[in-house]
Amino acid sequence: MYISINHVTKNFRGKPKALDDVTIDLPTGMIGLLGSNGAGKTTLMRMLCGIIQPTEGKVFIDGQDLSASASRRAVKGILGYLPQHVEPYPNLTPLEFLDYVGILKGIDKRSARRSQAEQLVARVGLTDAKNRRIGGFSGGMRRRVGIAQALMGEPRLIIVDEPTAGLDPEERIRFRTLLAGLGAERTVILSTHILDDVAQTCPYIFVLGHGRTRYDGPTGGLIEAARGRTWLTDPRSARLPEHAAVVNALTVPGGTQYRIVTDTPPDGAEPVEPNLEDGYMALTINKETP
Ligand SMILES: Nc1ncnc2c1ncn2[C@@H]1O[C@H](COP(=O)(O)OP(=O)(O)OP(=O)(O)O)[C@@H](O)[C@H]1O
Repeated sequence: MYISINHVTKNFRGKPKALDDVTIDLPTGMIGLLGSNGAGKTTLMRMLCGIIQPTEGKVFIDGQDLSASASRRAVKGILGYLPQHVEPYPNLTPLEFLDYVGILKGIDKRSARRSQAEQLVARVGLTDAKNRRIGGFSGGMRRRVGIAQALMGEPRLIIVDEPTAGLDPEERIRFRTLLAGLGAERTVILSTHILDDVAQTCPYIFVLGHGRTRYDGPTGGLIEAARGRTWLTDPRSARLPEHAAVVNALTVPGGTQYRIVTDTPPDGAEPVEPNLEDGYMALTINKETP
């Protein structure tokens, strides 16, 4: 799977550019798509799905230029999309819903739809609930039905928009493990605000900020961007430097200890090993942001 995004810009009337001259080649495997609210992540994912088109620039998937409608149709055949807000029909069971999705995806043979649906409910851990109505499911179970529908038709490209938001920790870990298992054989683009999910599953990251590329490369590279710039402050000192990004704060005996990313640490601060949160925050103190 080869995805190439070339100088893509997207304008929505009366708004700042949702995407502003984005160029990137995405590798096969599990890719984390990060960025603050309104950064352009959903716009980019909808573009990759062929739902919306760039104002300028081009998107290629496996060499197919998505500006041609024939290419968009071809790509739909290899695509599974789990949008941010998807509510599977509450009156259907998972098997009935997957059968319906299979029809929409053009799987004509009933027996083929049935066997794929059975395999997928097992894969997402819903075998015991496969004949129960979705309306009675928990949020996590509904998300699992959502990912199962995205996997109908055995897509090679899977795009998921904030799939773990609102899930309890157990269900979140289960869900991201499921996604990581898929990324071994396919390209999975995971958009999320939960950096830990990305740190645990995505070897490659793409970060958007105000519609522009902020980082594009291995996850380890973003962590390295915070090396030598991540500090724990002395709890006795109240002063924080002006250009510090605060990653977290902990109340400890004697005051508050801040974890900060900065090039100018305050007196008494101790350097610490950076993680992905620190790397992400390091981008915010690089001052090229508009
Ligand atoms: N259909 C649309 N019509 C008008 N403006 C839009 C439309 N879709 C997105 N936008 C605008 O484009 C910008 C980027 O939005 P987008 O939803 O892509 O961001 P995002 O990174 O997915 O944000 P979030 O993390 O909040 O989901 C925002 O300013 C948004 O208001």
